[in-house]
Amino acid sequence: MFLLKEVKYKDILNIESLSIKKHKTTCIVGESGSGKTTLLRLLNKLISYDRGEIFYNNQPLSDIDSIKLRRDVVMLPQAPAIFSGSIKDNLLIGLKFSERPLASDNQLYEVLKLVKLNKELSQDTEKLSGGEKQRVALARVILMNPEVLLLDEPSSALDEDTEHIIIESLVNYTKESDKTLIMVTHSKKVASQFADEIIEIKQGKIINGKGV
Ligand SMILES: Nc1ncnc2c1ncn2[C@@H]1O[C@H](COP(=O)(O)OP(=O)(O)OP(=O)(O)O)[C@@H](O)[C@H]1O
Repeated sequence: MFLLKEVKYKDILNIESLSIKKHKTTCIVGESGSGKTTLLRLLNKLISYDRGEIFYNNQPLSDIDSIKLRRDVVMLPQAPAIFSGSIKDNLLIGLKFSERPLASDNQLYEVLKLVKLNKELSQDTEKLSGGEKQRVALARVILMNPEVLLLDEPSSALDEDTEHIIIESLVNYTKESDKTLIMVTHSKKVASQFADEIIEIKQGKIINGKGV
């Protein structure tokens, strides 16, 4: 799915070779500041590498239009924006921005079920907890139905039990729908339990990974 060859980004990332497989769950782990978010941003073409090449389905990213790529590859940032308004407004905003067809209320409730958020669509987001907001943002990305989900610490605001339930649900969903999940996580436990592949980054270099 993704293949990286001698990719260098500033002094932050230096990757000789890395492959990330289609239809698998890949977890990226490593200490704070090691370059995990930077790697996700490169894969989504939010930033451009200085040297080397990244291939997406055998095509160099430099040849793929960013907007087109981001229809297939959607990133959930570490601190996603939640807007004032209802849960429904917040779920639909991703679809509106990317000019995708809007979803029915039933579809919206389905995706809330997937992230285990038992709330009314009409509820104001200002009254949600940090972990609940994080799940609204996750639901928003899932609703966009991309081929590849790039998730940056999607469960950082959750307690361990809730984290486990939601990641399990997410991994099952991506497997059932033949999607590719690439997820940065602080939790080695989550990585060892759910990942098909683990990539470990240290000071911008891949030091260990079944994905290498
Ligand atoms: N645009 C930028 N310009 C310069 N330095 C940057 C830029 N973005 C990130 N950095 C630096 O690059 C390094 C890697 O950052 P990155 O956000 O990828 O780390 P991370 O592994 O995701 O960290 P964390 O787990 O804390 O989120 C850090 O030292 C950071 O300060």
